[in-house]
Amino acid sequence: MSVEIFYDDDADLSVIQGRKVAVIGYGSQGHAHALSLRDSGVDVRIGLREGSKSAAKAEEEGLRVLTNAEAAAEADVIMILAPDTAQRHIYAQDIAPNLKDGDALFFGHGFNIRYGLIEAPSNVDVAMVAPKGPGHLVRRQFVDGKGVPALIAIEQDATGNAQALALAYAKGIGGTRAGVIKTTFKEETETDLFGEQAVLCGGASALVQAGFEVLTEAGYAPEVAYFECLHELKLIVDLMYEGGIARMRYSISDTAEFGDLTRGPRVITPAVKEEMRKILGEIQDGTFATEWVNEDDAGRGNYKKLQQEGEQHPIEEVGKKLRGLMSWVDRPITETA
Ligand SMILES: NC(=O)C1=CN([C@@H]2O[C@H](COP(=O)(O)OP(=O)(O)OC[C@H]3O[C@@H](n4cnc5c(N)ncnc54)[C@H](OP(=O)(O)O)[C@@H]3O)[C@@H](O)[C@H]2O)C=CC1
Ligand SMILES: CC[C@](O)(C(C)=O)C(=O)O
Ligand SMILES: [Mg+2]
Ligand SMILES: [Mg+2]
Repeated sequence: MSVEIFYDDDADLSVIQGRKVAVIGYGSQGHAHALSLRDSGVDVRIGLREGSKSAAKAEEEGLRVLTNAEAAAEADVIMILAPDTAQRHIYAQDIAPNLKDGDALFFGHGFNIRYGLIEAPSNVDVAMVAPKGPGHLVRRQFVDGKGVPALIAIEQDATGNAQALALAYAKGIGGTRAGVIKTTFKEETETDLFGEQAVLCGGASALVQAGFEVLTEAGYAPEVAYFECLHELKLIVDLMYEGGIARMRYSISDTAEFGDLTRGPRVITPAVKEEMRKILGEIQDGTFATEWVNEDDAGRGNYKKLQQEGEQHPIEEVGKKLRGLMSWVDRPITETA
């Protein structure tokens, strides 16, 4: 099955320049979309809850901040970029009462639509523009004249114009510079959750921590273990990013490559792959979504406990010390939002 990929020439920026866009939320993705759309000549306003601590940051950038309801009422394209667990409440309270015929409801991730937490009326477009990267890099790449690849999906095409609008929006945030793939809300949601849980965030963090623990428990210096298991990972992944696993293997020593080929499969065993399949199953049958929504409703006790344990892992302390000596590495995440 081949996918459709769109680039700059396939998208008409004037389609989104002719609309009034509300970006709800000004966090990782929200600030990136809002600032890049504004720089692309789009009429943008920010929707935030009363007393929001993000309001000052958006206003510092010259953006107009309204309440969620005011922004939704004023705009005809409403992009919801608040946390996934907050979206259904924002939608019910502030957006649904302000939706007009022909409006467009946009998402940066399909969670709420895929799991039926938001059900939009049939007279509005429902679409997704989902960058395949963290918001701060989406903005940084845009400013550097580059882009982060993105997925678009159309759940509901009330106007017949939803795809052109989604592509124009993706162009406005730099997505079509890198390539935009058309998918569905189902595919985006399930693959995104799987990727972040099993490979990109969950898998990689657990792999790094386990490697660090094995080395330090065996008596090696935490500083050496940090460089080996975390710092150098970026350099290795950069080579994969540039030219795939083959390019990385070309660049490393043959000793490393022989160890990679013979030992890698002993770390990622068939049992690990089986666990990955279970994780995918929990995403597909809604078990993960229910667990996450319930965790949020219950005040996030377990989430906060696990978060704290992660922050207290010994690799964080040694990493903080070492990154403090490498001024070019320690970029504060608050640099733009
Ligand atoms: N993080 C990422 O890079 C990626 C995220 N996505 C998706 O993008 C969406 C946004 O995620 P992300 O950028 O991480 O979100 P963040 O957690 O960074 O969003 C925080 C922002 O949302 C605001 N917010 C929180 N609650 C509300 C509310 N009730 N009403 C209005 N604003 C609110 C916060 O304001 P306040 O100051 O008031 O707390 C803050 O401005 C999600 O669907 C996510 O899955 C997709 C791709 C990557
Ligand atoms: C990998 C995590 C992510 O899916 C992302 C940055 O794309 C997210 O939800 O933040
Ligand atoms: Mg993602
Ligand atoms: Mg995600």
